[in-house]
Amino acid sequence: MTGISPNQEQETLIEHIDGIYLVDAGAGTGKTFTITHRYANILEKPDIEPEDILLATFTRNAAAEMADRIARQSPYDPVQLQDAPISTFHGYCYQLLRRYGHEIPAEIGIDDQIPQSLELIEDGIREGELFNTFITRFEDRHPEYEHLFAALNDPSSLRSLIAELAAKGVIPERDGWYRDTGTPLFGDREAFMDLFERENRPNEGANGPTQSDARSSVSGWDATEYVPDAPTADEVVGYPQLHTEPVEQAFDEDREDLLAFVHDVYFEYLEYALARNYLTQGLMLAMAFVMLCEDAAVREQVRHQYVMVDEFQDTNELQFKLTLLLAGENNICVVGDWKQSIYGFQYTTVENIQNFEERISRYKAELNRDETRVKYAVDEIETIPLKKNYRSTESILSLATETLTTPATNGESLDAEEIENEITPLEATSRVDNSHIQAVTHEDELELLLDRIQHVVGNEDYSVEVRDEPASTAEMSVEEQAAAERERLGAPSYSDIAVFTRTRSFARDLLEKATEYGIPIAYEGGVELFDTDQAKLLLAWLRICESNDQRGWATVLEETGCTLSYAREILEAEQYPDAMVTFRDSLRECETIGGFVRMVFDEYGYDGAYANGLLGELTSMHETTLATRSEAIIYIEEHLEAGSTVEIDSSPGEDSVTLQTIHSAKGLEYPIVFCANVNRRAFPHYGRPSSGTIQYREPIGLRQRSVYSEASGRPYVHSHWPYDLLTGCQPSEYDEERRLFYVAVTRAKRHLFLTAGDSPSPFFTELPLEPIEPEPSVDIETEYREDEVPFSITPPERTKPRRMSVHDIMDDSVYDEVTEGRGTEFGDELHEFAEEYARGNDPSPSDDDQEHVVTLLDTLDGTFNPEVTAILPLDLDPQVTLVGIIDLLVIAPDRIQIIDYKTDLTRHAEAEYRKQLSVYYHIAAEQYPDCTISTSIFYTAENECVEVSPLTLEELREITMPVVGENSHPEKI
Ligand SMILES: Nc1ncnc2c1ncn2[C@@H]1O[C@H](COP(=O)(O)OP(=O)(O)OP(=O)(O)O)[C@@H](O)[C@H]1O
Repeated sequence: MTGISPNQEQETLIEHIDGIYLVDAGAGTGKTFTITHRYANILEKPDIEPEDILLATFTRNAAAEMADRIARQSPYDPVQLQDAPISTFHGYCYQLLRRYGHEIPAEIGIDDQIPQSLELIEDGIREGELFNTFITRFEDRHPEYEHLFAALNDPSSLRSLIAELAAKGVIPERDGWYRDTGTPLFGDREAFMDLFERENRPNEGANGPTQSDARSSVSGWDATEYVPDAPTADEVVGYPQLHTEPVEQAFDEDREDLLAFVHDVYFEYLEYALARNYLTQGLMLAMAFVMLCEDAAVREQVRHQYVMVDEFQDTNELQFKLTLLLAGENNICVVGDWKQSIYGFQYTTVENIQNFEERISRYKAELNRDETRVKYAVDEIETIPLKKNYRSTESILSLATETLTTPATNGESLDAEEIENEITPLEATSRVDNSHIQAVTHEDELELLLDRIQHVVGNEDYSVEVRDEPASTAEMSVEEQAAAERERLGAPSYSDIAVFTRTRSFARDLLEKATEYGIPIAYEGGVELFDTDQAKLLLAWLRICESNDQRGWATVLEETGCTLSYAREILEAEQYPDAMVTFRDSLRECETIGGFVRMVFDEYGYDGAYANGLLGELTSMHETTLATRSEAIIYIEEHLEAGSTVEIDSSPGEDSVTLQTIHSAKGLEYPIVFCANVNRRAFPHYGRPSSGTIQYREPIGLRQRSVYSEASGRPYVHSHWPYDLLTGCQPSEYDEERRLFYVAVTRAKRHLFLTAGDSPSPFFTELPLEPIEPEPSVDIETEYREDEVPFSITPPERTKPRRMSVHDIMDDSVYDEVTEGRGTEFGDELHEFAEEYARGNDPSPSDDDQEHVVTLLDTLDGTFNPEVTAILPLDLDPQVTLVGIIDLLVIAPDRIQIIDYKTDLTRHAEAEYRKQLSVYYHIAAEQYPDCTISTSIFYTAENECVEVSPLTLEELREITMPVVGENSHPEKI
């Protein structure tokens, strides 16, 4: 037994085991603690055996941890609980199918059996390979779908679509959809029209109604982008709203072909997988569902007297229905927190917990439509609130609530009151609120983070619990409890700290930086191991040894630090440095891949976690160690392309900071939390729009984003206007990002830092915290060895070019006036918006200037390349390279347009901008000698595009010459 005794609400849940219980409670309220006690309590009842209780959890680790905790609280030991159904849904269904599912495929018209040896494939790469073989064959066998394949940019994206449909409970059978589960694919017209009506309501402006959100999303409607029968801008866009008729027409478009296609792909893939004795996670649940629906005897046999589901906010629709089928009586308890639902990308649905009452009745009715499968009543649901938080201080808890009402973009408006009404306020049990909650920013955020970590470690101001809690504090007065808590506090060490990031790449950068300074950080979770410098170097040497590959040589030359131009010379002459050639020759003699990897890493002095991880991956690639170099190349390339992640052990010792993504921090707690990289685009994460051409979205159902057509006289893949219009009428969804923010903040027990670089996101700026900007100065913790560059190359004597920014040749004072009244932030936001829009994401304009950008971009023809780095070498003494960023480069077959956005309210600075644009002009002229090149300034306030005639190279040289030396830095490659 643990020393903690449950509070009254927890006790109620533990003691009341019969009936349906919903616990939707905040972070740190002891949900997991309570559910394990409840399980142990049920086990104590006479005649109850472990197999009578199903406890479903979200991950295998969580299941193991639960079994362990239960064992500590019950008369059963871990071995006895080994076979108890404490499991993930997938693991559980896998066992069920292998045991009882042999005949099930016939139920959906597949002439095959599920064998004992059925394999559950969880490795994305392997499944991807199998799926690609399948889809290539499918394409050959189904010429009738040629037009749909022609519009698909990536047929392998259909794999994710199938996973998504399975999670929704959509299951195909030979002729149609099993038990009408395909209905959601048609979309829900009524729900969509309700949504549209809301989004199309004019907004309230100071001088009367302004355009609706739906209108602002599609205000740049341009019928020429679509097939010729698309409605025109006049037909779609009215003022202040969109016209309803084309929206209805879009919803009602004929999708018979698309639905048939998706059905056939899905069904035949199931057939294909079953014929090869494997299923994926999603297909596994789908087949188990069919089995439990069809086979009453199995259903009766496997049903459990008690069913409990932890982390219910991260279940999908199919799992909810499985829960009902697996419960023999209405003894169901689901536990979760809607505010921590963060796995939407794995097709989970927060509505399972938010609309629990409605869903349980609806699902029961669906399941019982033709036969009574769910025999028990579901209309009495007991909700138990858990209000006491055992983790965090009052200050942390109140900030946590704010995260859920923080706008994710500058234009986003939220109904804070409505959201707050959904949140049960939590009461901190901590009696000493010594929390430091700080928002800190610096342009070098990695240094800042390490500096702050060093600042905190050993610092009494950031005290955390360092001594154990006394056996019981229940009998003490509040003052005594506070005094006892204070007694337990002391200066923190590294292991009290966790750093969370939204993306893995930032975590990886931080890990590398920390290693440089000798600061102990342990990364927990998967890393994109094949995208590390170590993997790239290894790949380069493999390629060199295999085929003297130039890409390989370029990488290893770059690694030496030699200049780009000198590396180019070496590559052109193929005169590689002798030391490298000798090394290549000895590598070629290596007989095993393991030996090869070791030799490369030894040469470069790589012996950290990534090097070991790669060595492990490559040596276990095949059962034997006889994999060839070319197999290793393919292996790395495939994993690099798939962005595969590998768990690595990077622990530098017990006292180290934990570094992990927010997703993997779920369920954990730390005294001090750094929520890092709270920057624009990173958090909230803009993400790329899903790459699939065929998309499923609620409530519009299955849709095509692009279509193949020859209607305009030539074969062409057009954007599909109904998709653009329908999605434009739906609000952007940032709720899950806010919930992630909530998860990150609520992991903190005492102190919390938000950190950002030079472009903090609204999650950083909109919270009621006063950001501070400490100047980082990180100390080197232990002696660390600066990796020696193994191959040093001395380039021939020459003067290095001076690298200057285009802004160095402009008169700085123009910017002072530019920003007057509108602020640099305004300009930054506009540029960011324009970049997003040009990338084809669909940001909503939040002011007139952004609207103007939309109008401009919608009228331009060609491929958009936003934010292009441009480098112009100028023949001067010393030689100079001018570097700048082109806001937008539009490439059409015979024409290049260079556009620079300016938010100025006047045109006073045009002469200075002309210098900047002239640099871009000459770069483009060299790159695209056969094209007409135009350079324009787009004044966003005026909505005016002004063409600027470029200066000659000679004029640029004259302007640059006097400033060389003042502002220059040697070129860094
Ligand atoms: N009654 C109690 N008395 C003292 N401590 C408790 C009590 N209940 C739970 N705790 C402690 O509170 C912390 C949070 O518990 P637990 O992880 O079960 O919460 P949770 O609700 O599952 O959290 P989250 O949803 O944030 O992951 C743990 O350290 C746990 O031991």
